[in-house]
Amino acid sequence: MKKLLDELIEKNRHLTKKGKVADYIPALKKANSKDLGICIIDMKGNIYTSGEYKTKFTIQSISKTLSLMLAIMDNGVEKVFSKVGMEPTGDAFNSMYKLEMPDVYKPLNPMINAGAIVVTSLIKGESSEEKFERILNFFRKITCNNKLNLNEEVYLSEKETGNKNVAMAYLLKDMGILEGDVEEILDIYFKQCSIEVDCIDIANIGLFLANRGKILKTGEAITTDYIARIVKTLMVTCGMYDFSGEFAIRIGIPAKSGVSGGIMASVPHRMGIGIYGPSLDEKGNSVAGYEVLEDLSKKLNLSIF
Ligand SMILES: NC(=O)CC[C@H](N)C(=O)O
Repeated sequence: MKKLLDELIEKNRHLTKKGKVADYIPALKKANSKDLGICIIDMKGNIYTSGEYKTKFTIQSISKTLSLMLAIMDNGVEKVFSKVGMEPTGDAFNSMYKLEMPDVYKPLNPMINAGAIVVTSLIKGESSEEKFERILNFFRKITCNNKLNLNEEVYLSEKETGNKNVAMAYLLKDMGILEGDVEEILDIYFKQCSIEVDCIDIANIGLFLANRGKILKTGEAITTDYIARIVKTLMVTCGMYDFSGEFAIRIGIPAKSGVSGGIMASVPHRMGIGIYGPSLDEKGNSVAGYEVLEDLSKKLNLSIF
């Protein structure tokens, strides 16, 4: 396996030149566009790595999978999905377009920013500090990494420049979907996106989902099989933004990407995969990371379809 990963990283590294590092959050510009790394953890707990798998990056949209689990555990499936839908949008992750359409009275799914902001607003806690603490502890548990922490620079950078998310959140408040203090909710959302991880951490998230909501090492059930299934299903239909349909055909693995270049993938009953490559295509997915995953899926026959 190690040899295969080394080969795939070398084969696809030149593709990093094709894309561009995200710059709408200024602190993300600092990433090295040539980086490409991978980690796979199988159901026996074997860890295989290659390339820049140790490089730290912020979790960004991959966090939407974990916050959704926590919000459902706090409120139940019914309450959460009364405020956010289950349907793909076919629009960009930060689009507000459909929120203004007739008959649309809630964000279409939890993997777009509008939906994720609503999900974060549902996470329980006495204060905003406690809410974020709960999120951070939940992420630490699932990644099996107690050292996970906030990247303060990225958080402040997004807080300063995240005007579109601010606009979206106020619109959601006006629609009666978002309850509570908008600025406080956004602050928690920006922090949640700025938790720093590496490929091993996100492979552990994929493994946790592949293992149906249980920590592989300890057997501890953190969430239910049903909730893990909801998340994996939304990853298939909406996880790669408006590229999810083609992704499902070409790769066929539940996956979630983030603008800092991470892709977290979960092959049910088989493995968790974490990929990092900050050079992005026009949809906001890791350009070389995507190709690595496609090659891997073909070589190991990973498509679930
Ligand atoms: N696609 C992403 O990773 C987006 C997350 C980012 N924090 C944002 O809200 O814009």
